[in-house]
Amino acid sequence: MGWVAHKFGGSSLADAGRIRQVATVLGARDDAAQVVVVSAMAGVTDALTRLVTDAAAGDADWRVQLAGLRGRHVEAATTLLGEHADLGWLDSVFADLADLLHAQSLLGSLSREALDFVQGLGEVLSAGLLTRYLRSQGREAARLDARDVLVVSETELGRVVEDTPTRDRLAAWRAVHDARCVVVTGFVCRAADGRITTLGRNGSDYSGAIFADLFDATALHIWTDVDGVLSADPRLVPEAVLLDRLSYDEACELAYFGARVIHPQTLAPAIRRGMPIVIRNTFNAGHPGTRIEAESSAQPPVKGLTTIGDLAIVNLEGAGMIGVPGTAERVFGALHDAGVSVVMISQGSSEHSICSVVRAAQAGRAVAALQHAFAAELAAGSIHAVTSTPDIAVLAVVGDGMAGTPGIAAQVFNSLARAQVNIRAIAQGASERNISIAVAAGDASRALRAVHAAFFLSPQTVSVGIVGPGNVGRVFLQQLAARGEELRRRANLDLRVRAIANSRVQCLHESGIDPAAWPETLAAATAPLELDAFADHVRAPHLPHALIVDLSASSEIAGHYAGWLARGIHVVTPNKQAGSGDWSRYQAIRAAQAEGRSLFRYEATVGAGLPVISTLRDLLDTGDDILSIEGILSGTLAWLFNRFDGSVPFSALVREARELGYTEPDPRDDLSGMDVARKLTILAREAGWSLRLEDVEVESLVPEALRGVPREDFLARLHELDEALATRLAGARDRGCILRHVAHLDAEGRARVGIAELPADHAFAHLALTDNIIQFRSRRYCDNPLIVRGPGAGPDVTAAGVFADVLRVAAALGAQL
Ligand SMILES: NC(=O)C1=CN([C@@H]2O[C@H](COP(=O)(O)OP(=O)(O)OC[C@H]3O[C@@H](n4cnc5c(N)ncnc54)[C@H](OP(=O)(O)O)[C@@H]3O)[C@@H](O)[C@H]2O)C=CC1
Ligand SMILES: N[C@@H](CC=O)C(=O)O
Repeated sequence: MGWVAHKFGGSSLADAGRIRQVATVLGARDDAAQVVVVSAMAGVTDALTRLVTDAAAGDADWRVQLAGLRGRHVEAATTLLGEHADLGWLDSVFADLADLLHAQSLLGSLSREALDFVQGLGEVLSAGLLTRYLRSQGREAARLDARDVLVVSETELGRVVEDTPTRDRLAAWRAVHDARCVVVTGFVCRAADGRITTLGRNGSDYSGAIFADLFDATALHIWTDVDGVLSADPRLVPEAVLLDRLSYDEACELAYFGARVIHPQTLAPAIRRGMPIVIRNTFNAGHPGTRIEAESSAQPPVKGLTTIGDLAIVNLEGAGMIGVPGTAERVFGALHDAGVSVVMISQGSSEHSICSVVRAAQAGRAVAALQHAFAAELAAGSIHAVTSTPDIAVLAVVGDGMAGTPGIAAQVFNSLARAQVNIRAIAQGASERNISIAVAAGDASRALRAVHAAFFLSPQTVSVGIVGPGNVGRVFLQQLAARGEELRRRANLDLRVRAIANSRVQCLHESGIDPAAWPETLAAATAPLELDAFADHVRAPHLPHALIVDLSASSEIAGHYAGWLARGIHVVTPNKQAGSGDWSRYQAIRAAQAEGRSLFRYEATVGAGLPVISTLRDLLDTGDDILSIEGILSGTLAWLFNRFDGSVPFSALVREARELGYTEPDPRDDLSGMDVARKLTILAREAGWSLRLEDVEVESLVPEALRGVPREDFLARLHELDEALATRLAGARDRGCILRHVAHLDAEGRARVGIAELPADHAFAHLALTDNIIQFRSRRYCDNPLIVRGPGAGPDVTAAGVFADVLRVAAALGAQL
């Protein structure tokens, strides 16, 4: 008869309803004989530990706790077996327990034997409940108390099975029990000297593997409350994916580093026999779960990631170690003698330092042990320091497919660099199955997410903050809403809007604001705009990348770019203030970019969605020299002069341009020529010339009297522009010319912006609507300039220019667009 082993954890046996579900799961699989190992009902082991500790400490409350525990089991039993069921077996367990607790309270001390005995009673009770329930359902089930058969001895590596006495006892038991379903108490066992004891933490899984081995089972199913093993802790990486297969080695590596898989010790009996282990969900029993066996698939090369925290780096450093045999032995000997467990080791081939990662609580002991062991070298100066760095976490990247595959480490380290995670120490064994990386504890979640995304286990998540959902911002958010799902699906990119602010309020959201529903979200916001809090929120430590998209025209906001960039927050903007403003601020932004290794993109500041800055960059990057830049750089002014034929007053056209979203928030920025002067300054600086805004010669269309008045007053008095412009138009026409607003910049530093009278056949005379035209004359393009032309204003094209910049940033961060 073939056996299959099943092990059910405490959450699967938490109450009568769940025990019924366990019986259903077993009933659906009774084509093989079943050895069923059970944990205590959820929380019972902890409750028993508290109970016996309190009793021994003389806490009179233990009787109340005992009654509560009994009540919980009686309730489950009567629900499962009926009001009139015989509960003598349960009464007897609780009567013995009460006697033992009473004795402990009289003695006033807690013996190891008493603790072990009491801690294991939860399994005795749950096995009793399940066996009786199965029998009540007509199943032929026998209860095997592991304390009667399983004999273990204590070793440095934990408790190991004493094979011969265990098999002899089991054979004797099986000789008188012939059931197709054997329910076994997990966790409990007997020491070689006959004492009742337990297998220690995670003991029930270990019991599962031991009894699977003893019954020669073909597989061990570990039933829990999740569908299987995930690629990372879902509390840290909500997008963690379920793994369908893992090798024993992968499972061991993940388990060691704290993943909720199974304890490595648990695997030992299964590995020895090559028995598959399947992690499955009792409450979703149809799901196949995660299968752990000798071989796994090589794809994906990285299966899972885990982090382990509360660590410290202990470093021993000095020239005296170089080439001296036995130094490592002395280091690890000293740590061993001090009882310090080493989580990770790293030593460079220069042998100048040996770095160990240890539990934070043991760091002081480790430093003292090394100082003692190397006291002579420290005194002589051949070792100059033993140091400890607290607040360390280790990220483990695990996968069999990493072995022999070039580029995996590069991808890991690239993704960490892009997420601005500094690496403190690295270790990779020759098995190439695990790359362990020590990082600052505060960076651990970000590191985990960045690497998880880099291997396409989850999307590349960018935490996005939006400042200024005005004309352009509104459309940008619409475009984002329309493309978001496709970007997630096709490019594994999650542009997650987590903050939106206008000039008055801000809305910060942990899991993300729906870009299609932001107006309602922002309308409900009451928190005043506080830019530091805004940036702190966007730069979430658990998300790999942060980006602020500034869609305002505010100089104040631009004043924050340097700080944001230095903190590793990428910035994308159509706002011209930073690129054309104060020179020292501009330089600070450039320096901050380098410092934070962050990206600053502002293509939409010139020509809206047109590729103006990127064209200029391409010319320069390929070694060309710019001689001059000339053109029409204002969509608003292009549109106004294309339309202005005298039939409609100029002021009416300005109002229309404003309604169409072409103008700056204050149209005087366009009419004064300052908007174009800013664009010219941006281009000059991009070309490497240190032009300042005040160096640009600007002709303004705004009469002196309207320059300083509030915006609303200016708009009310727009008609005051009309007469001068009508006169100007008439004069140009008399001379057979047209009016255009033209900008000119050359390598000699001449920069001019203003109205030009051009012959009717001039290239600039044949533009339509908001068309910008930019002519680059360079060493290569000297006879015939390189021309970029197209619509240069309007929310749609500008938002698209901003969006394209956002995607360029995402691509630089590793998104596969
Ligand atoms: N329109 C176009 O064709 C083009 C525009 N641009 C640039 O795009 C940017 C946006 O233009 P547009 O959408 O037309 O402007 P809008 O005036 O329509 O929107 C500006 C937004 O910025 C917000 N804002 C202003 N000041 C601040 C502040 N100090 N702090 C926070 N938020 C602030 C506003 O909030 P509130 O509503 O509370 O005032 C509003 O949400 C400008 O820099 C412009 O130069 C670039 C190329 C083309
Ligand atoms: N107001 C600007 C908008 C783009 O920068 C223009 O009209 O060009």
